[in-house]
Amino acid sequence: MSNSGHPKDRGERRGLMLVISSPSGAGKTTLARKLMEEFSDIRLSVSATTRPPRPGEKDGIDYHFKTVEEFRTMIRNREFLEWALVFDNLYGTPRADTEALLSDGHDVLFDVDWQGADALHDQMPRDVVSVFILPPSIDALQARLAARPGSTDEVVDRRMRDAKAEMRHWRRYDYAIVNDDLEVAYQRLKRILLVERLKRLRQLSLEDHVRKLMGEA
Ligand SMILES: Nc1ncnc2c1ncn2[C@@H]1O[C@H](COP(=O)(O)OP(=O)(O)OP(=O)(O)O)[C@@H](O)[C@H]1O
Ligand SMILES: Nc1nc2c(ncn2[C@@H]2O[C@H](COP(=O)(O)O)[C@@H](O)[C@H]2O)c(=O)[nH]1
Repeated sequence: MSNSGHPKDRGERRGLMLVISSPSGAGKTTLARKLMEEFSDIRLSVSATTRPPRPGEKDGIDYHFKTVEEFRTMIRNREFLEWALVFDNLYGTPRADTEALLSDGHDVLFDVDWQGADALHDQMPRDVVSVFILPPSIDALQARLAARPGSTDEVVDRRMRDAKAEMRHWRRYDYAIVNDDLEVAYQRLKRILLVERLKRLRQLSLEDHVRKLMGEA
């Protein structure tokens, strides 16, 4: 069932930025997709990348696939809110798309590495809610990476080598979830979204209320 969470949500508040990171293969894309299936008003930030598409990935939907030259031009034109080198490829969050979605009241999901999460938090601390997804075990992480379409031993080895470096940053996040049973992990992520929405709505309505109490409205 599609559900916006709060029927009168959009328009009453600026959207929040739900930033999700994990070691590659821990399941953040899977969890993000589930959230968007249930909450039709959430939008995914579509990053630009210089990595080639995986089987089934579509330009403009999964990523904006760019050449290195095109990506470098976008950096020079300050088109990214943040960008980073991850696994030898460049990835960046488009600035204009994000700002338009947030001011329109959409909550926006960001699937970025720890560098992206740090940069987004530094730039927009009031908007960002960050969640780190941990795998249940190293073996499970490896199996998930290996089972992914288009996966090769080389790609799996590289991502496994970098997994520990990514996991070292988990404490910097507002929340952390172990993605063992997908449904349990999903319910936790959903609760985080609902609580953070409530906090922001409450702040807004109390600000109006206090203004009236003070005779300022
Ligand atoms: N709880 C789970 N149990 C078993 N398999 C899972 C679970 N969550 C995700 N998977 C599977 O693990 C694989 C990796 O998941 P996913 O692509 O979502 O990871 P990711 O963290 O987004 O990786 P990347 O950072 O490389 O994009 C997928 O094949 C997905 O179906
Ligand atoms: N800092 C950023 N990291 C990003 C962005 N988009 C994706 N990512 C991260 O890259 C890795 C690899 O992703 P994959 O799709 O090639 O498996 C993963 O950790 C993503 O979270 C971005 O715009 N900025």
